Amino acid sequence: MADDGMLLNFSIPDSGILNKPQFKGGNWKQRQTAKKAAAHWHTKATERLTGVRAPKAPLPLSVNATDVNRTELGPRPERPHRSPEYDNDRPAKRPRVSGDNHKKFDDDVPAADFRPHTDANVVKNPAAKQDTSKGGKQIISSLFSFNPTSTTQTQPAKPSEEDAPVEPSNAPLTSELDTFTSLGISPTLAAHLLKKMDLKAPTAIQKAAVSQLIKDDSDAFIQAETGSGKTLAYLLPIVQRLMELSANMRKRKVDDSVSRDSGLFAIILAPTRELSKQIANVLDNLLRCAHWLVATTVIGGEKKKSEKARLRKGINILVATPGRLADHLEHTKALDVSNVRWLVLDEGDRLMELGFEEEIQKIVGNLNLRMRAQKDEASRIPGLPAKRTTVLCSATMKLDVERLGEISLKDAVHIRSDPADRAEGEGADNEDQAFFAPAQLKQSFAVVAPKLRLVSLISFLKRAFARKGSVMKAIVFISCADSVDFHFDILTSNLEEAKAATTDDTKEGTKEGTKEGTKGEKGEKDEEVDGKKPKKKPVVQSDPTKIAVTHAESPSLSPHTHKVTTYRLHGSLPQSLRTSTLAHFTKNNEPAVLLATDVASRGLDLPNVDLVVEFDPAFAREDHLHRIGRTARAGRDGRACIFLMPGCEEGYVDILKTDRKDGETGIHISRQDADEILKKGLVTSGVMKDKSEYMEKATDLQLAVERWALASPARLESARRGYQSHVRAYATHVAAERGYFDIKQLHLGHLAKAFALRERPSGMKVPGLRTGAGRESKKPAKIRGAATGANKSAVASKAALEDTKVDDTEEAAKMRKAVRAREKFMRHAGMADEFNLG
Ligand SMILES: Nc1ncnc2c1ncn2[C@@H]1O[C@H](COP(=O)(O)OP(=O)(O)OP(=O)(O)O)[C@@H](O)[C@H]1O
Repeated sequence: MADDGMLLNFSIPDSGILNKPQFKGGNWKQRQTAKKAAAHWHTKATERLTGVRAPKAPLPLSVNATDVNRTELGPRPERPHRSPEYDNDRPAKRPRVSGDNHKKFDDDVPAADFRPHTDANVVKNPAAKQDTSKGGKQIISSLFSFNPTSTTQTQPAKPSEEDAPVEPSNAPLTSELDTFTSLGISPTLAAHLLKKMDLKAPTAIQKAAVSQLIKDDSDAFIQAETGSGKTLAYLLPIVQRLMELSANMRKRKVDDSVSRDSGLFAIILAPTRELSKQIANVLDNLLRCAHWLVATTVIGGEKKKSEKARLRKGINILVATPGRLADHLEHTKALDVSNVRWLVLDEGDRLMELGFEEEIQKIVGNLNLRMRAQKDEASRIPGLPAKRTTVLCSATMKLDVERLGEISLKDAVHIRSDPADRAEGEGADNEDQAFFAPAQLKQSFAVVAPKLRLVSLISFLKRAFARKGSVMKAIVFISCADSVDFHFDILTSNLEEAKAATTDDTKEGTKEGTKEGTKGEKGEKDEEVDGKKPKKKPVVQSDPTKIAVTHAESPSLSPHTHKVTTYRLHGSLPQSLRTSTLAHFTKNNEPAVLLATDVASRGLDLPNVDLVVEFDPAFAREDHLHRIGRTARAGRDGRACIFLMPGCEEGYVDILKTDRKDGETGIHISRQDADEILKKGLVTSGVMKDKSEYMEKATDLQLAVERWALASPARLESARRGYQSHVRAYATHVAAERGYFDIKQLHLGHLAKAFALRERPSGMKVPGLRTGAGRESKKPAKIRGAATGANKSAVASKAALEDTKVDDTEEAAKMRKAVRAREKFMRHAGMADEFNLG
């Protein structure tokens, strides 16, 4: 105060201490340096004396309004001050962005002209700032500048296309003539279906499959769209025939009836443990009307000892994952397969993709051997078919399945729904028909630039859950486990706190401890769902593979009126957690979102799923169909949206449109843009104060996320893992679709921002990444050795790409080979987990 008063009595002389000094002598560079230093001190001195800050250097032309509004955006690193005089001499130069190397970042340059990108581009971005306050260099770039532009035009949908009511294609049949009894199902079983399972009439595929499999022992291929009731299509005939067998035995007084000791008659194989459990549940419900028949499961991740004990007690129908069944066939003597007359391979194509071919061959060989041995014995159960029926079942059957078919099928009948039973406009009736999604499913795609991905996802979900009842449950598909973990952490954190908080590490650290404690309690509840008490408190999130918390409230998605819970599911979680998480999600009657890898894409029948978001596109089009098929099941409505990046990814929409050969037009997939998603999700009042309001809100959100990540090393590590695994997973798109998902077109620097990272991708080190040991050493020595000086970052980026390519070829080769390759592949630890096999 005293100083201030004194200062008021001074007048600043027109000449004297603050006058510009003259610089003579030396060369031009030395004069320029001296001038610059003097100008700096001159400005500082003026500021100190007047208390008024000198105006900053003019902003580059490309920096937009969001960048100017820094006061609202929180602290930003100091940038070197340049005096107006100095700027007059040498006007602020707009950093070079439109040279050949940087075309992608000019908004008006078509994406087709883009070259491969490296993080180096980000540094040259004029809107990018470098912050060295946290030790390493940080890059804080603007969300809305230098994003690649879309290559396609937004065409407003015709109202008729969007709103026209569409007849569901997978609903139960409505004709009075189509009843379960008319297909050959006994009145007892039909009554059970109606009264206990609320199933009044069969679906089209059930009509076709049940009538065929009840009367005939031929092998069969069942193909029908997702959610059309394929599980019952193969289970009903098996149960019906076993009930008949039992009744015949009673009639002939051979024995009382079929019991658990009579032998194993049917085996159902499924690719994932979750699907096996689900099939077993449907079977249990069905068998309530035939209590003498007993079913059980043998699946990976469960205790073999208790499975053996169950098998010893006697079983009539077995649901299994191939690996575990092959194991039991080898080591469990009590497992007698000589009476097996039905073998079902559910999701046959997936079984092949996962490389179970050799296990399946082993199982089939074992069954054949035992059957042949039995033919010599006169001990065959009277009435039991002499031949075994093998059934393959999938919504998407391709070459792989046919190869699988060669192993186990003979003269198989191709069962599809009768064209007369199909909804109008449903796929053409020819053999090479494309696979299709349920007709009533409303599909859209969102064109979102890499930097905007995270804020767009949050906005999209915020909007979806804004009104209670509009979306009850949603599933978000993400490419790999590490990325699921990262997004789960973000969605279940209080970002408002991060927004308000300073970046003081210690303070944030304390808050973190409290929050994780709360989450830990929720984790305990998770365990209790499974009927087990947790042994100890869940571990703090330092290693995502050990996280016991799989669901928590999502503050950033919950409106004032209700809570939204976020769940996570992937193959790296212990089996008990996977089971309890799905059970909890299924039972939850409140709005909820499940973040999942493809472990949830096949066959899972989760109730009330209204929305599927493919945040990362599937690795193959068939997987896309299975993912979106988690909604719009059995005639119900559903919505699906796939996120695509501007540029080559946009072309993928044309592929998706051909899913269904629906005349010449194909299916309608509406388009949304990031701006629209952000406006709808973030400007909740509905009226924008000014055009850039949504940009400010999105920037606030992004900065909150970045601060949240910076606040603890564990979070940063999780972000880096998520990012790196994401890039590696990106390289595993099937070869036919790699033109749309081209790793070389992926902007690594921009993508890092969507993982809340402020560092260069090339400099990231992630200890314990789930990617298999020795990955780093795969880098060619030449590249490692050459990384010096200015070309270091470019070389490192190239090395990262090379690294990804190594994964890519390895992945592709391993996926194609059978068991030996798969085992090797699994041994690459994280890879199995990362891509969630089994
Ligand atoms: N006849 C029926 N009437 C009404 N609902 C049915 C009928 N049959 C099956 N469903 C219901 O339809 C849903 C989907 O069944 P299911 O899981 O067997 O489909 P799917 O064809 O195997 O799907 P996916 O290809 O995704 O595995 C389930 O909720 C099931 O209860």
